[in-house]
Amino acid sequence: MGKVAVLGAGSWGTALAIVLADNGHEVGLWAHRKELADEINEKRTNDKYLQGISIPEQIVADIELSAVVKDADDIILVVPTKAIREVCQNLNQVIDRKVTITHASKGIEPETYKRVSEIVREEMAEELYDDVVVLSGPSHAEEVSLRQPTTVTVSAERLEVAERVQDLFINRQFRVYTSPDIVGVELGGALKNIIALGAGISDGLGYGDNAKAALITRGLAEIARLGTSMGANPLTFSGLTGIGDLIVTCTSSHSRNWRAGYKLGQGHDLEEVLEQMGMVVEGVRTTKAAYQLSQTQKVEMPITGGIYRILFDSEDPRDVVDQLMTRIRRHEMEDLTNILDEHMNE
Ligand SMILES: NC(=O)C1=CN([C@@H]2O[C@H](COP(=O)(O)OP(=O)(O)OC[C@H]3O[C@@H](n4cnc5c(N)ncnc54)[C@H](OP(=O)(O)O)[C@@H]3O)[C@@H](O)[C@H]2O)C=CC1
Ligand SMILES: O=C(CO)COP(=O)(O)O
Repeated sequence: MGKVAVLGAGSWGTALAIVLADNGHEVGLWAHRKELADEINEKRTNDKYLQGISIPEQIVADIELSAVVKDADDIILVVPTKAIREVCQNLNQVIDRKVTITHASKGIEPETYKRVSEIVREEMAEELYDDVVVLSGPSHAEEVSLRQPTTVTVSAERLEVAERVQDLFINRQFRVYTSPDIVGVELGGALKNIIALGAGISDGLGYGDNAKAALITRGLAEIARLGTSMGANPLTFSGLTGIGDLIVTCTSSHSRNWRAGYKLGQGHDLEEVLEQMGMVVEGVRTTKAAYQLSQTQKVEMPITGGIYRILFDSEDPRDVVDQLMTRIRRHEMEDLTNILDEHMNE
């Protein structure tokens, strides 16, 4: 088994490093701070990001990027989306061979509207990598690190590359599927965070399961609407990286997006909520990106628009719910049938 470099020692990077170590790989784990690298190497814990989990000996943490990527054919990028550009620029200076880059980050960049794989391709020197692969799906780090049954999808342009990454990660508790739809897989993973914020807001307001089910279902409709306008296969949104990830994020208190939304629904201020969280809440930046995208693509995204106004215009969440509930009357399946018709006629 070869060495794999995991860049990002937060919750998800550490959990994925554990999966790789369980599969017999030597793992280099790049941490952002020396205290965290020392804690992982000396105490075998990462208490801030994965409480109570014992980290296998095959995982060696370091803050030196060059040491972590040395001798690794595979690099797994798991930093927050806002750090992807900077990490790729630094990677260009230290990679000593052609690598495969897999990313597991779930976001879209505001202003550029780029997906993470697009940012990676933009920043990385072409001769240093052969492919950019995406790993996404319903997978809370807390449960993966406890070896609880989890399913994810990896997507790459070439099936053989997706299958190689599938081989790296798959085991009895961590089942990995493949998909050729990079756009759909990335957009599903990023956009569900907006709806998870909404689900948290709804719970924080004291609304019930009916409202949650409505948000998940109508949220999926607008995710598919935007995703399809950007070239995704609409069927991808009915899979693990679409409805699967929406369910897990909108219904679980493990989700940082749900937790942030819950506090907002209870009336707390966004800045205060993010400060208290101490972990990345990707949905906030992605809401901005998706809202801008919905305007430029002329795609109707009423829930995303409402969450944008709660986050960035301090609009009262109850007023937003009222506006959503009193929109013009519609046929439920109108946009789904339009999307499928368009796709079938291509
Ligand atoms: N947690 C989960 O269950 C899942 C998360 N994801 C995705 O994985 C990605 C990473 O999330 P996750 O691990 O949960 O995040 P966490 O908040 O748990 O950890 C973030 C990590 O990134 C580091 N970091 C912050 N800023 C930078 C920077 N500028 N450069 C380098 N490193 C930085 C942090 O270091 P420091 O401690 O110094 O701040 C920390 O180690 C996100 O896109 C998320 O959506 C996907 C699936 C599941
Ligand atoms: O993406 C996730 C689970 O699939 C984790 O979601 P949060 O970032 O909201 O914790």
